[in-house]
Amino acid sequence: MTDRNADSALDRAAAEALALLAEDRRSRADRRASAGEELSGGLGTPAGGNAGAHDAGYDFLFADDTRDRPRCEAASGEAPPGGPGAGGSEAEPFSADGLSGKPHVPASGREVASQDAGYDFLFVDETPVPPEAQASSADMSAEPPHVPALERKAAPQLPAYDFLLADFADGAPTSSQPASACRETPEEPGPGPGPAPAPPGYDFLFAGSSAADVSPERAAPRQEAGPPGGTPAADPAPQPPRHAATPWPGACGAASGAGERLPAVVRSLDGALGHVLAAPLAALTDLPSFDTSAMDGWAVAGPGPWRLPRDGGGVLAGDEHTETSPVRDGHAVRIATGARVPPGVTGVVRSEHGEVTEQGELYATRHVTHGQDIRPRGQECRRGDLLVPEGTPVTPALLGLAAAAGYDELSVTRRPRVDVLVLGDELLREGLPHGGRIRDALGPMLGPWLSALGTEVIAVRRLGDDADALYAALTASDADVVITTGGTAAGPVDHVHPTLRRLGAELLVDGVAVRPGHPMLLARLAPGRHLVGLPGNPLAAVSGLLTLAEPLLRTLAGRPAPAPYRAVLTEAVQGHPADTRLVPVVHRHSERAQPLRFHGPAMLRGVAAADALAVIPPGGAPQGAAVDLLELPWAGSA
Ligand SMILES: Nc1nc2c(c(=O)[nH]1)N[C@H]1C(S)=C(S)[C@@H](COP(=O)(O)OP(=O)(O)OC[C@H]3O[C@@H](n4cnc5c(N)ncnc54)[C@H](O)[C@@H]3O)O[C@H]1N2
Ligand code: MOO
Repeated sequence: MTDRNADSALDRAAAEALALLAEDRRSRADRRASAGEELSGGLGTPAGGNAGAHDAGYDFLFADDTRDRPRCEAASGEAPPGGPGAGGSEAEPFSADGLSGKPHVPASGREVASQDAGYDFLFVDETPVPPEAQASSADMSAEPPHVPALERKAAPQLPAYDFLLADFADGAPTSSQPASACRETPEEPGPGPGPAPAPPGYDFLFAGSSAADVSPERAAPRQEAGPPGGTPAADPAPQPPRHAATPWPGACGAASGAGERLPAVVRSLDGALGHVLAAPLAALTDLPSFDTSAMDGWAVAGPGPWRLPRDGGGVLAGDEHTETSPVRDGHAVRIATGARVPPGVTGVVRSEHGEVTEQGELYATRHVTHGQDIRPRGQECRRGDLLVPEGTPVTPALLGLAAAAGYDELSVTRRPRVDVLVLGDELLREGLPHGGRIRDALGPMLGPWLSALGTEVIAVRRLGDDADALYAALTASDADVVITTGGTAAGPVDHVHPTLRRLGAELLVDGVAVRPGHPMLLARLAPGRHLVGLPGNPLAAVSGLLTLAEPLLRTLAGRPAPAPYRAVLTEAVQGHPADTRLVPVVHRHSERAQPLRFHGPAMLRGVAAADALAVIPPGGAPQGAAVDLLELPWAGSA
């Protein structure tokens, strides 16, 4: 009953890469949120997003137009933006007075340090995000014959997925919809024209709904399972009444507040990817740690022409003796990119910009400025400088920076350890569905998804519908978080609630006012150990993952809340009268979100094409409304 899914290293690596891409995406979104008025509307992510907190730690990196660039340029002896110098010092020579200036060793680390505010050569590129792709209308005639053409008003930004884009004229599917979508329609609302008042019987539109699902009374006590058909009930005792479902924003907040950041651990650079820094990363050395040639050529001292050593000797990267071999005015030595610049050198002449006579004299064919093509010590940072703050996710780039700055290992927050228990006798591990049984869609999905969220997945195990096996697995697990799938409702073999009672677990969230996924739950098994119960319907499980698991895991991992990300709906999305809806959308590199079809609770077709779930408030959202987006881990890779 406890088959293990081997988590291949490849799967994990791919998932980690997805997480990193998402971080990058969030970072870009953050910048757009700061820049665009539509995105700065102050509706933070219900999960507790805090735009300011994220930026604050990076203040020293962000552009500040009030800074005195000319002063900085003067102080550094470097080029103006775009020219040679700190920010782009390997560009063409820029100044006409290089030879007339008094001979002077290029800016040393100390001189550079005196710029203090002169770090604006680091500041981020504020290039506006390119306008969204306004793709031309797709050639609908090119669609496969079995996929009926949609009306042209479906947003054309994603031609390859046109057949997935929501296209509801009145909240009902068009007649051209695939049959599978039509079958789902009575159970779920399609993106519709807006927040229409719920007509009688409206609740039939909603996923898994019964009258109790959508009416205010839906939170009334539900009938608990009697003795389950498949295996004996874990706890046949009378069931306590269910309390009201938690509103969706509150559920996210309860999850993020349920745990505490895990302790710091030390990891080698090799093992730190996917963690979060538990301490600020301060430079352990100046970078560069010595005045460095930026080009292959000649290191020259004073005005030319310059005499070269008769032995033809030069300086290579890694040579140690250069500090003791000064170059006198009027002399030059060959030098390689990355080599330490000897004392007395005032500039580097690139090999393509110099000519050597038969007499061994070097002439520059271009003007040579003071400090030309020399990266001064401390140009990037001084020892002790804050490079990135605590809480920063460890990305490949950060690993490179840490290594450059002298680190062999990093202090990171321990990643949450997660067990996944997939429940359901009907689930097949392979092959085609048959005999009333279906493929397990959640086991293959959750392992990599959880890895992408920065967790260490211990195992994904399939337990069937066996109350005792569930009890035993929960008792034996030493994971920080156990995630179950299925069995959250009150059916005859839904064992999650009875087993939690048997364990004496504390239910922190028992049902959430969100569609799909309302039976999701969060429980404390013991201090520091939690269980997230995801509903079995696959999109409902995704909803639970983003609503309860992700915020909890983020807190445990010490990850900052993602910056609020909002987008404007390309069309109205019908709402639930009382509950939040999470609807798959595409918004690739755009501030416009296109709702997708195939968003029924049992469907993954929409979310597989999506890069976010749009948060649709109770009552719905009209076309043009700005809604919060929950970005999916792969959002940045699309
Ligand atoms: N009387 C009521 N019945 C149901 C209600 C309700 O309020 N009252 N809620 C419905 C809703 S909404 C959902 S969501 C589900 C949640 O049910 P469970 O969490 O107990 O999940 P199961 O019953 O085990 O499975 C539901 C559905 O999903 C399929 N499933 C389960 N696991 C997987 C998997 N790993 N891969 C693919 N599909 C899976 C399963 O076969 C069922 O079809 O309850 C409703 N019922
Ligand atoms: O609506 Mo359930 O919550 O189908 O997923």
